[in-house]
Amino acid sequence: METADEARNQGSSVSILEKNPRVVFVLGGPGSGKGTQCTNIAKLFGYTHLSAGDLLRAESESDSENGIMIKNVMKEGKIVPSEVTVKLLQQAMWKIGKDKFLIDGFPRNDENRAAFENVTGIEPAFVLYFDCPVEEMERRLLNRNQAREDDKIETIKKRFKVFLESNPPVISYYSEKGKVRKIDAARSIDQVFESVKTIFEAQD
Ligand SMILES: Nc1ncnc2c1ncn2[C@@H]1O[C@H](COP(=O)(O)OP(=O)(O)OP(=O)(O)O)[C@@H](O)[C@H]1O
Ligand SMILES: Nc1ccn([C@@H]2O[C@H](COP(=O)(O)O)[C@@H](O)[C@H]2O)c(=O)n1
Repeated sequence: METADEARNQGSSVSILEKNPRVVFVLGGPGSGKGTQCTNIAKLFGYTHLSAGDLLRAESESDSENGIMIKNVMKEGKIVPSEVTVKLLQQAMWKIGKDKFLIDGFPRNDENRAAFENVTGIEPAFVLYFDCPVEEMERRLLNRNQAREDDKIETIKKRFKVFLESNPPVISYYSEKGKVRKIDAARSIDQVFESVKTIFEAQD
């Protein structure tokens, strides 16, 4: 995986990142409402919404050499190696060429976080963290009806376990930098969005 410096030297496709885009990471457990809120934020505040999970799903359906590996990892509710996910995010940011991104579902663990920083040299402006009890997230996922392979109860349980183990170090890291904006995500979609709006109005 090339670093930001190596990429610059090779005139590579990451040159868009030299524009230093504004990045907000959107975190929270499976079903906490990240995607729902990102759609609203993108509309109101002019961000481009990139979902790491959606990029991985699309890659797993393509002829890519990593397709089968990604499918298997997702089915187990585990985390795909960072180099794969960071490359997909980097390529998407380059192709889209905008300067304000919401990155949904990333970084999932400390390895994701360090890889993104190392490769892109980008620090997030802040981290939006949707805090929601597991019981509520489970109810939402079981009602989601998007025919997602990983919304079966066996995989949902595995995703919760991975989230509960891997998310705290990421939140601690950004908390120490004063970058975490935690939101009570157990309320209605509109109530959550009211809190989200307050944060973006203060930050943008
Ligand atoms: N505040 C809320 N109250 C009730 N239902 C919600 C709320 N927010 C989202 N939902 C519903 O819960 C389901 C999961 O929401 P969403 O897809 O936004 O979660 P997510 O955090 O992006 O999940 P994942 O990480 O699995 O992609 C969807 O069916 C959505 O309509
Ligand atoms: N940084 C990430 C993000 C996601 N994954 C894998 O995708 C699955 C679905 O993610 P959602 O955000 O859409 O829920 C997730 O369970 C992981 O298997 C990943 O590996 N790394």
